Amino acid sequence: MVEEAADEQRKADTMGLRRTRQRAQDGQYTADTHQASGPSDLAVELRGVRRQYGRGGSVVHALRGIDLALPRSTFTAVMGPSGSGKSTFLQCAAGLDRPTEGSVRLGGTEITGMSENRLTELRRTRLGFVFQAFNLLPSLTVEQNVVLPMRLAGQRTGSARSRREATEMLTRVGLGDKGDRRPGQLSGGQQQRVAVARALVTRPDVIFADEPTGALDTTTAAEILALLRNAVDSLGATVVMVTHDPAAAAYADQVLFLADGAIADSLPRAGAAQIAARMTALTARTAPAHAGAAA
Ligand SMILES: Nc1ncnc2c1ncn2[C@@H]1O[C@H](COP(=O)(O)OP(=O)(O)OP(=O)(O)O)[C@@H](O)[C@H]1O
Repeated sequence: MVEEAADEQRKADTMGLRRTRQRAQDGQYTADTHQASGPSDLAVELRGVRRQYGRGGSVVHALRGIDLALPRSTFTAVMGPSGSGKSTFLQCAAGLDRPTEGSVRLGGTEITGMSENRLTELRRTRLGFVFQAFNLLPSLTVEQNVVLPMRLAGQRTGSARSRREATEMLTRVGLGDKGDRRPGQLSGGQQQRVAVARALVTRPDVIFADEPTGALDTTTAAEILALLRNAVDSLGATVVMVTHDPAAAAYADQVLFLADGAIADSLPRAGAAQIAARMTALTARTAPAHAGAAA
């Protein structure tokens, strides 16, 4: 049962990160990496990360050399035009894909070259994921969904401690009284709250969020973003979030803008209008020449 759930969860996580994001974004970004006082302060560190697909004439350079150091307890948004490398970045940073070159460290642990088994264990115990499609297991109750990462990490599901921590996280996201429900009995916003509680419950080194508000209305989206912001501010969580929505990125401490597989720009904490303006400028700079000619 645990292994089945583990397999199902792993598939769901991988699918979530490989989801087809709406290819309708425009924008431009600024990027500015925080300075940390030492390696142990870093939750995420990428050095010279390149990822190419294919070979020879048909090679695609999805990431062209990403250098990044994100301190713990920070909230980073990643934006960029369609095809700029956001999904590839998230997959490489979260250990779901292997860079062609370069190194990735998570919570001070070098994951480059790690075996699949160790990577899986690291993802279960030290990373949290929040996806656009929630990715909850429909056959489990809300509480069981939240407990699952602890169970997969080896803790006994029924243990009083696991249940207490799950209840604490559900209360934190405003669903303390919904532990016995099934995901299908909750609204989309409530399901995403469960996903946030599940991502937080193991107190991971990093939470990777991929368009976490893409399926939600504006008000519900704001509530989810406030939860993520609060997790950073009050629990010391580290969040890396891919989004196409400048209003979502405005919750972050910094916005990194990808273009053509590289960090083209960054912006320290900014309002949605300023972020949208950067995206627009970036898109104008990187748009194919024929797009302008056709306009
Ligand atoms: N499996 C693959 N094989 C070949 N090329 C790929 C593969 N995955 C991604 N690419 C290419 O790598 C580049 C970056 O893709 P990626 O999906 O990371 O961009 P993205 O910014 O997430 O795009 P979107 O916002 O449209 O989802 C694109 O040119 C894409 O076509």
